[in-house]
Amino acid sequence: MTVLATRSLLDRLSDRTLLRDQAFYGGEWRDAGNGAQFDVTNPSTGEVLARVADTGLEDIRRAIDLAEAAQKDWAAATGKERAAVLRRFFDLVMANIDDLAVILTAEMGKPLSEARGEIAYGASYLEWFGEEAKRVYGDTIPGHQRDKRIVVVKQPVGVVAAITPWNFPSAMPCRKFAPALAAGCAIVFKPAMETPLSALALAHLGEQAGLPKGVLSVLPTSRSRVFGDEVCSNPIVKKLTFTGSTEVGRTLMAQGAQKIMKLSLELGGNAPFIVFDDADLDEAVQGAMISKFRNNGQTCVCANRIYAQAGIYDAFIEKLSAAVETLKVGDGFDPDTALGPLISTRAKAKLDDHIADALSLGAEIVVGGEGHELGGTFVRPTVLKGVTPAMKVAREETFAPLAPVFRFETEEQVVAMANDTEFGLAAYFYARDIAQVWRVAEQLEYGMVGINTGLISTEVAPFGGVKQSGFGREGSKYGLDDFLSLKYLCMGGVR
Ligand SMILES: NC(=O)c1ccc[n+]([C@@H]2O[C@H](COP(=O)([O-])OP(=O)(O)OC[C@H]3O[C@@H](n4cnc5c(N)ncnc54)[C@H](O)[C@@H]3O)[C@@H](O)[C@H]2O)c1
Ligand SMILES: O=C[C@H](O)CS(=O)(=O)O
Repeated sequence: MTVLATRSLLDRLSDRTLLRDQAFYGGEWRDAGNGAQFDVTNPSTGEVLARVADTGLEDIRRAIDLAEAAQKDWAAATGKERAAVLRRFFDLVMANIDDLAVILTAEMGKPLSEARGEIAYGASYLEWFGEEAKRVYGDTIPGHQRDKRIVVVKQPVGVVAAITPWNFPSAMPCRKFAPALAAGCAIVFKPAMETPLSALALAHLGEQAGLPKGVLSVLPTSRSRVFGDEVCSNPIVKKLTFTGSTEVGRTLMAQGAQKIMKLSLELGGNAPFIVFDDADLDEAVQGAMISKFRNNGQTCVCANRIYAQAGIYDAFIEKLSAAVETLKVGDGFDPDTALGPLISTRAKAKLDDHIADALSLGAEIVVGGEGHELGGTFVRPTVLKGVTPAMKVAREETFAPLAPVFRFETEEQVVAMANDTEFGLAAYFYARDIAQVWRVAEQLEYGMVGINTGLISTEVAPFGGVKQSGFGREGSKYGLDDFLSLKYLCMGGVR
């Protein structure tokens, strides 16, 4: 198989077989049924990296049928057998981390060092659920009558569909592949059309790891609605796990309601980041930098609103701005780059709109502002002061390197402001009074709370939100539950 890809990408790879341009389903690499393809472009340079199979309804239905056939035998394997395959999958991803990072940076734009970090983070879910696969425990329950014996068993839900966004092209797929495969499900997966190459490379390594044919399918497509419509209506698909915007999650939830489909939704965020007067300011600035500017502000758990208490407001803004000014914007392959390009002109337009709106309502730019001399979708990391709840940055997920800093006076006031959103994914605060730490942590209406840290994502903890940030949890000992069904066995006549 020869992949038509740009020299700039091919020349950076040690193992070019990782670069795949066909869909993967039924254990085979296939062109789209109608031969269609779509371009994958480098957001930093605009160059076309590769043309990949643009799968349609025929491919999706075939993949689902083949997944159903494969899933039964995969479920019949022991947890230990599945664990061994996932361990090999993990080992292969880590052994190919350099090439996988090159592919990721090329198609998404994040700096190479950050791409390596993402590859390792995604692989950690393969490692984790390779271990959890051996621990799908049930229960025995004392009978309610003398002749009754009660057992509870857990069984895989069956064929699972999965959809992920462009911002973590490797970690998000791994975060869904791993628990589904560990539980004994088969998974039919659609990557974001902006970044399919990383997922296709993972499929190649999963095949090498020994995943049985049909258990994992990766279907790139420019027609995401066709995929969504099919998986929400096809009775073979028993569950959909979706990561993306709240708007799309809401659409899919409504579509799946027709067949009462099991769902996991990892949706949008609007994270508050609160700094109290007694916080260690240097620690708080360090936390704000990682929370706000990781992935160029394009993560669902990025600080979206920063609240600094009146006593430290000016000092915090001064320290934060000094740190922001050290961030270099540029191509992800430049080793000095801290912030790559935004993924699209649409993303840049939203950032510019949020800055313009804030300025029109009285905010001031401390550092940064609209545009960047590199042009394209490169933008300047920006800090705003004098921000108020009337501004769009208070209500909408910016998803870019914009740090709006609100001033607050009291704990009651800032908790109320922090909770004043329909989102509930992640929140952060820096404080040292232990009573205040407990009060604030218990009052924040979020699925995850970082306390004196700006980086909370790990495979060992339950990742997920409340309110309109979705439901279900990924990672941790809870992560398998979303791919299992409980079955209660009641045995009578035992005399
Ligand atoms: N909670 C989390 O874990 C998490 C992680 C990453 C990103 N996100 C969220 O994702 C959003 C950014 O990603 P995005 O802009 O790609 O989101 P998006 O919702 O536009 O797209 C996400 C995925 O859904 C697909 N999609 C879009 N419309 C669809 C439809 N009608 N049917 C089926 N699939 C459809 C897209 O092709 C993509 O693969 C942000 O809101 C961010 O907060 C959440
Ligand atoms: O966009 C949010 C993802 O979940 C990435 S991470 O888990 O926060 O690294």
